[in-house]
Amino acid sequence: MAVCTVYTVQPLNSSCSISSPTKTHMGFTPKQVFFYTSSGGKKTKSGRFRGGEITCSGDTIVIGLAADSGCGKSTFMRRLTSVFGGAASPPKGGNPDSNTLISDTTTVICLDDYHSLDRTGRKEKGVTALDPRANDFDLMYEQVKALKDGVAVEKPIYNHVSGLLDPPELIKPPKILVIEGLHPMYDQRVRDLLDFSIYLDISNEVKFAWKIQRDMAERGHSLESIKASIEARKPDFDAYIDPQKQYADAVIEVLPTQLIPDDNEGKVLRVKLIMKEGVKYFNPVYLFDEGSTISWIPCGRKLTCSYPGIKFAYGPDAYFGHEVSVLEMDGQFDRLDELIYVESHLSNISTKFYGEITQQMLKHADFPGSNNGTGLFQTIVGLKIRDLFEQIAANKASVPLEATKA
Ligand SMILES: Nc1ncnc2c1ncn2[C@@H]1O[C@H](COP(=O)(O)OP(=O)(O)OP(=O)(O)O)[C@@H](O)[C@H]1O
Ligand SMILES: O=C(CO)[C@H](O)[C@H](O)COP(=O)(O)O
Repeated sequence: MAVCTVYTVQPLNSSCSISSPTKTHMGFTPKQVFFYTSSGGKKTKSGRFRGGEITCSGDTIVIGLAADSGCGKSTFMRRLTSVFGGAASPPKGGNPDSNTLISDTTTVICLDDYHSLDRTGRKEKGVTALDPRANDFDLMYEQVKALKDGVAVEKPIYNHVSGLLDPPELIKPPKILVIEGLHPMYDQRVRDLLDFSIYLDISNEVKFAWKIQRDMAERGHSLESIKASIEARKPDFDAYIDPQKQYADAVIEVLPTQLIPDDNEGKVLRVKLIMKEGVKYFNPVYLFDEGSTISWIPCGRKLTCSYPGIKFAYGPDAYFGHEVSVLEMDGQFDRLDELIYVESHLSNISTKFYGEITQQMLKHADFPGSNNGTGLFQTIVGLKIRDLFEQIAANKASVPLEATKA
């Protein structure tokens, strides 16, 4: 049997349970002591505690956000962290090229940091960053699990400027850990750690329009090089990234509008929020009447709409064999303050006060997608994640109380 040693004392963000009544250790209550057994140089988090088995689990909830590069993950993250308040910034005094964003409640880590091959390595082996062979899923699993269990980790950094793997940075367990990137749901072990998962599903036409807007207008790339880069990624995207959407609890699907016949500009968007039924702590949003099939054109006296207008739809559906509810918005808002009219017809939105969605959207009116369903649904998913976090926290807090009562 392995010898147990007290490795660290961590009074915060951990809850430990002991299989049989036992004494406290050095004045610390069981909740304050982490035990580790040493096996093969790895530390595991269960051991003997003065005659009783002790197991610990952290209070960190883990959210997975999957999407291809340039599909709006950063924008979504900014909306999400804003729902919790406080600004998000990279670890203080750390690597200026860190991909991590830390705020009071959330830590967002980018899964590009688990690239096992750097830019040169990928080139030599002829693999893309989307290929699982270019990523270290064992380390990803170990570190996400450790953070979920309340243990800090030294996470590698993939430097997007140099294309190299930089020395690691310390990540402490936050209240909410978001793992965003290409593969949060690819490896089943990592997937099983997720309390909630989201997939941003951007159709090829829209992805192309956004890429042109960013890489051509803002980064000076040529149209040909953008087309070539999308084409080069496509086989691996189809093989390894896209299939993850079947596991997501919520999918935001972005398509060209149906309001303009044969539109190929990609400016007006049709956006669907696909919400899985039966997910613990998550009640899908609905329009007017839960479970009914609704089509709604809100334009008129209370909502100003210029061409081509706005159309909402809601109803039950099936998605990869799962029962889902789908909320859809096609078109764009002329006046964001009038969004309150739409908000007041939505239910299960997990707001804390009347108009919170409209307030969030107005606060970030300059973010991409603020005038359409992408911004609206990202904001709603942010509020649902806050609600999920609060429910899980309340549930955990009530367990010792129940035990005391018994
Ligand atoms: N909802 C949106 N509406 C219109 N354009 C958008 C939207 N979301 C993102 N974009 C466009 O896509 C670009 C990339 O967005 P963002 O940085 O959020 O994506 P990302 O997935 O984090 O990208 P990367 O992984 O490459 O850093 C933006 O600069 C913008 O041009
Ligand atoms: O798909 C990506 C995720 O964002 C990047 O292409 C991947 O991380 C490689 O990065 P870079 O192009 O900076 O070497």
